[in-house]
Amino acid sequence: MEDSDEEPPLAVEINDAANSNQLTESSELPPVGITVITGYLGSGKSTLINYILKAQHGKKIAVILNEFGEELGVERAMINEGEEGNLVEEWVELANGCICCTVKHSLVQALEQLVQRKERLDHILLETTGLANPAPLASVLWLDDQLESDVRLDSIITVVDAKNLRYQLKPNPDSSSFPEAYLQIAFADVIILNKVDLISQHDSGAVLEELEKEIRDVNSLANIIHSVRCQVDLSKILNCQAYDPTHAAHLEALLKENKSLTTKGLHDSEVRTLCICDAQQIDLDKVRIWLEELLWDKKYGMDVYRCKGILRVRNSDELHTLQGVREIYEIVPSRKWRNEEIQMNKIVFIGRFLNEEILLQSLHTCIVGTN
Ligand SMILES: Nc1nc2c(ncn2[C@@H]2O[C@H](COP(=O)(O)OP(=O)(O)OP(=O)(O)O)[C@@H](O)[C@H]2O)c(=O)[nH]1
Repeated sequence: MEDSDEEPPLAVEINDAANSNQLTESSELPPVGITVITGYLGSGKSTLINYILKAQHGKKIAVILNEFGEELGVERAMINEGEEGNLVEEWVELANGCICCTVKHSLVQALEQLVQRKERLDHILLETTGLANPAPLASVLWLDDQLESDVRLDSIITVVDAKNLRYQLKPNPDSSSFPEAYLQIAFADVIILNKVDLISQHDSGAVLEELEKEIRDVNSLANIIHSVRCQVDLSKILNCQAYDPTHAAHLEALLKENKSLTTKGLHDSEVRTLCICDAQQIDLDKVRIWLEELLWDKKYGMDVYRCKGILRVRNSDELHTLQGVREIYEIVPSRKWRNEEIQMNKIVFIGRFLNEEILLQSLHTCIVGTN
């Protein structure tokens, strides 16, 4: 894609395992993981970053603090110097503009520059201050042709303020805009429910349960972690490999674990999670057509932010995984079905205007033998 492009990137379909394997085969070292950190104003993003930088994990971690949309053309990158814990500042140059066009190229370049430093980094954190919607960033970092080998999206972490979440999810009566907190929750792989110390002690259990339910109604797939001052177990937030198709065990576990997938009480226009299941074999070509109609053409008027699933594909003894972020999706054979397993299709959608009946009916057009 050219620098001057003003249009959002075209939807790209990547449908074979070979493509994703190229990333690691072409370079000797595995790509450096990037964690995108989002969250409402004051939720605790900087607190999390400071905690990660100062913790004694012995890893060399770079942080890019990015004020998307700001006039400034340079951004501060802070890098900790491993065990000594000193922080070093570097500047990476980023063009001004919208992430889906001009910034995209320079962000990719900045990341590659960082990764090519003499001393190898173990991880990169990207704080998206000022960016309400992490989706375009996810698309750039996840399956982008420019980002050939050196970095890969590890996960999106959303920090949520337990005390104020309720207010942040309420529509603003003076504005027709959609509360951005919804989008940040919808696109998260991990949600840190921070500031739990500010919930009154005597009913904190019930309040936290209710908050978790509200989060799960929007996004049933994310892992929710409670915290005070973002002091979390780093093994739960770094190296999650949330977008790695070969990391299917993670996806399968998520699918199994989902308890509250029927959010029937919610209004269609609200962001929610919905799951459809069907045991019949499906035709992969038809599934691609179905998904493209759904995600690209918006044939059924649904606004799908994310989809994840496992598929039972015709003429294959392998479980296939599906991942989608907005218009981009990937279907990859993951592993052989086990003898004791019930083979089935199970797809989770997160988005607005989702209709379970239409999703299920339209999925039926992909079943082997239907026209
Ligand atoms: N009581 C309490 N305060 C917290 C906790 N976590 C963070 N804070 C405080 O909340 C305030 C905001 O935290 P930050 O980490 O700056 O939040 P942020 O999301 O980076 O803020 P912006 O960059 O303004 O969006 C700071 O004063 C923190 O010290 C917590 O768990 N409990």
